[in-house]
Amino acid sequence: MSTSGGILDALIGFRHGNPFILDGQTIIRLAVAGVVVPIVTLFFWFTVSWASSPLRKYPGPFLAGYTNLWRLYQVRTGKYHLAIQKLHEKYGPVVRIGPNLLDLDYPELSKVIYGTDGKWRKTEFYHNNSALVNGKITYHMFSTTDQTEHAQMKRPIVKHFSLGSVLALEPHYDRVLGELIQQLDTRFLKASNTTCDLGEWIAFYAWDLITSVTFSKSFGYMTHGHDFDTSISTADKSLDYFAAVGQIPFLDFLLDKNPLVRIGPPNLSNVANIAMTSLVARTQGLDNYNPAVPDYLQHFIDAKSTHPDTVHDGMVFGYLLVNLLAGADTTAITIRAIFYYALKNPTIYSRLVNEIRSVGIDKSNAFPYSQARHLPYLEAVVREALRFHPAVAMPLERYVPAEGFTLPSGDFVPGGCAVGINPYIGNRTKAVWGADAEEFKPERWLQDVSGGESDEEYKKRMQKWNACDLSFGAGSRICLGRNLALVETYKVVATILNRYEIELADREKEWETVNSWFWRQKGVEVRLKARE
Ligand code: HEM
Repeated sequence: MSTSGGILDALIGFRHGNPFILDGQTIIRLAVAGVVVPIVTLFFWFTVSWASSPLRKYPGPFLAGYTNLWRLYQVRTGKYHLAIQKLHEKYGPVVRIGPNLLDLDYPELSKVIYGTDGKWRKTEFYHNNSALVNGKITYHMFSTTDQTEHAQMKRPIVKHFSLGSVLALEPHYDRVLGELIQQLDTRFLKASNTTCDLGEWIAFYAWDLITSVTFSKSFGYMTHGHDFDTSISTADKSLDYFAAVGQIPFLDFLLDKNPLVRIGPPNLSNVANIAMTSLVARTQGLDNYNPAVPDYLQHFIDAKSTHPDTVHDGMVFGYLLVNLLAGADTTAITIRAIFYYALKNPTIYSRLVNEIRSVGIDKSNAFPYSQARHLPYLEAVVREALRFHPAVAMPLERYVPAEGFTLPSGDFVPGGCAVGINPYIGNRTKAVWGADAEEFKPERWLQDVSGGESDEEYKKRMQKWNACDLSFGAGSRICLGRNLALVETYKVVATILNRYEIELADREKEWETVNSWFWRQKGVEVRLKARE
């Protein structure tokens, strides 16, 4: 009897006179048909795609050439960047990490791959960062891969992220910094023996700050002293989903966008609700908005009038969500890295503190950005933290344009293949950053006067490094919020170090990190003392 005959028999069960009872042999046949056949077909399909792929000649783990499951697994370990770094040490600057994806350790190619012409399109990796609205998948500015749609979304609001516009929001920053100081004083100075999880407080500060500049009111994490509405932990889980499912984009249609039953990721409904409630309250004039100090909600609403053809309520909502989800954790990661590495290294810590204290700002006040911005060592520490611990530590995937591309090695990559530079990998390339690239060393960002570096040489080195540093991405899809983040970072580091003496509760203890697109950290436990 043929297999198909067996299946038919099994389905209608006539051999037993009972349509619902299957014998052992039939079950085996069903298993063969239902499990083995698809596996063999998939294996055959993978082998044909592997053998015919134009990327076949590039080195990498054998399994990665077959299936994206390899990189999905690496992402789930939380140590993805380390696995890829090892592969580059073994194979050189080009490693095949997926059937159609090359990871490149050529930071000098940033200007080409991440150009301003938008010819290198984002891949579908980004697509699951989207929502179903009235049954239609809608993307926002970060996740759209369509460059025309992206330009339409960006044009109406980009000017509000310039440094000048961000500085108009400084009163919001100062208010949130005032609350941070007050909470740290009350909770950790007065109760003198209590250690402070500074890493956690930086997250509370960053979330309260982004909600303040967006809605003119904090969510209230600092007031509560914990993640009271679980938005922070839910955002982490939703990034775990984004990073993993992005490796095999069609999984999103089985999970989050499943038309029958939605399986994941964790719902961001509390963040979405707050965005929606605030939007409605503002349009009805029910919140306490003070037009003298603008905020992003108002800028986004105004964009509907200035760009009525492109900006609608759904887009305003998308702008708000991106502000919250891209703006808080990234900045917290950077600030945490600054404190951790400075506190681990007494020489860096005292040089930084001395520079900040020398300005003579009253320690009860928030540090003005205009003063903090002109402290060269603070700038060096900020830049080194961004280089050494980039908030995004996975490849920024792009499609090679139709005409293809020749790598510095002379190898050709045809159009339609995907490539990416991972900021973690590119920011530690010894050929660019020097033999000590694996050290946290802020001095590298200063002019090496004692080593005889001339003004001209220093300028050239900085130009090269600026072009290679991918911490904020580059080109047409460069981070929109970088000015917002830098003002926040300079101000909080200067304010805190101006006011407190800080030491790690346990100098030997290492923090824990997890890489899930955002490379987040846990555990910067400190003791705080008021400065005399
Ligand atoms: C230190 C803090 C931050 C870091 C390190 C950072 C890093 C990045 C990186 C690497 C990208 C490029 C992603 C890619 O090309 O795949 C990006 C994009 C983006 N970031 Fe940030 N970010 C930070 C803060 C912020 C803030 C505060 C906001 C907004 C409030 C923001 C909003 C965005 C948006 C909207 C994009 C997408 C831009 C586009 O595609 O046009 N980021 N960010």
